[in-house]
Amino acid sequence: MSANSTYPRIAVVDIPGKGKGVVALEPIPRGTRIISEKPRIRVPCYEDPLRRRVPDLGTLSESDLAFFMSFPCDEGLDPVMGRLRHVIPCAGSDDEAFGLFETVCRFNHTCYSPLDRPNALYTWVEERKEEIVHATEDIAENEEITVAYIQAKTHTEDPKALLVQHWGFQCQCAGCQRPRPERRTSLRRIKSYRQYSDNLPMRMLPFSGESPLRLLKDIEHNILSICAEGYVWEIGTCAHDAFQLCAFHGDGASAARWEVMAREVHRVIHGTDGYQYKKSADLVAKPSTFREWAALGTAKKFRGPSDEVLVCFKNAVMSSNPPRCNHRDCPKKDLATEFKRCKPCIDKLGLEVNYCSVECQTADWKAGHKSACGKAVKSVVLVSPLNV
Ligand SMILES: C[S@@+](CC[C@H](N)C(=O)[O-])C[C@H]1O[C@@H](n2cnc3c(N)ncnc32)[C@H](O)[C@@H]1O
Repeated sequence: MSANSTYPRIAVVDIPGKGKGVVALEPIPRGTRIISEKPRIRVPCYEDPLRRRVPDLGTLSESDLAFFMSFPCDEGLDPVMGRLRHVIPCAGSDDEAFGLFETVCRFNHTCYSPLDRPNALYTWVEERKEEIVHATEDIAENEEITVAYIQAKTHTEDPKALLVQHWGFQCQCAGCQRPRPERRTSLRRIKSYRQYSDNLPMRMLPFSGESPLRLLKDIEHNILSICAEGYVWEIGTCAHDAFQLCAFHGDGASAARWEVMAREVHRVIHGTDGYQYKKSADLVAKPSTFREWAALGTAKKFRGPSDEVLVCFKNAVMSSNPPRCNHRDCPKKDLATEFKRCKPCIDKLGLEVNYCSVECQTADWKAGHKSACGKAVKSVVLVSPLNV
């Protein structure tokens, strides 16, 4: 099933232990738009989400009512409020509104963690009044497509309890099954990211007394942490923070290198037709068009992302998972299951460059890997879309 034939084929099916869920009926590469959908029922609400207005069920058509009632409702819950837990925010221009979507509301949840993460991400597109869902991983045929109900910004001390409280289920994802000390490490990283993003606007101000180089170091540290936790959207926001810092000081070369990362995140999660990607691409091409360009003078020279950040970024946002053969014309394409890694790339760069056969490795070597193999990430960047 697909709302539009240009999108990959997906289906809403029964998923054991989760009610319904969405699966891919064909392989879906990372970055692909999976669906773009308008809400079938809109539920306006006021500032306080707990004071949600309940849709007037009397005004719903018979088929919309049947659609509403098809969502699961835990025993003991009010039949309307119990189903309203499945709505998704659609920040409209009028009252902030929630929507019940035919397909988008059927995506189940996976937590972000170093062990597992959702393979898709949804975003509300105000101009089209639609929710879009993009693959943030390569998704295999028949694989379930999941999103995260909790983002780094909405993360709590006890995300498992939040899922029980708000969505009524015990999360069984690999991240939630980890021993407590590992979960605490994740919590520490996420808290530190939240603290960083809350304080950044103040720290950027000229009279904050902050050293901009120290700030840049903190941004790098945060990118590494959130990459380790599997987040995608947040990497783009941090990279754009670094862009702003460099641009405030009129360092266009460093600014552009950071913004390339933000642009690539937008490419994956919003697509190249989204305003986010276009805006980012314009800033990469001409950082001086930033509205506060050189507002803090032009004395400072910064630096672009370190090799460590680029490797983590590439693994988190651009490399394929599950692994694929690195040879572009691999005859097995998505079918290969066993791989050997290129040793210099993994040893020197921590980069997984996989080959399904000696033949593919040799062909890829001749096709250009020779010049990038095990070298500083810059050479990898040169052959990837990260190139400015
Ligand atoms: C937005 S709906 C997703 C579609 C839903 N499974 C259905 O049957 O319509 C959210 C509900 O799905 C179920 N769910 C989502 N993710 C789950 C998970 N990882 N494990 C178990 N149940 C899950 C919970 O009942 C949750 O309240």
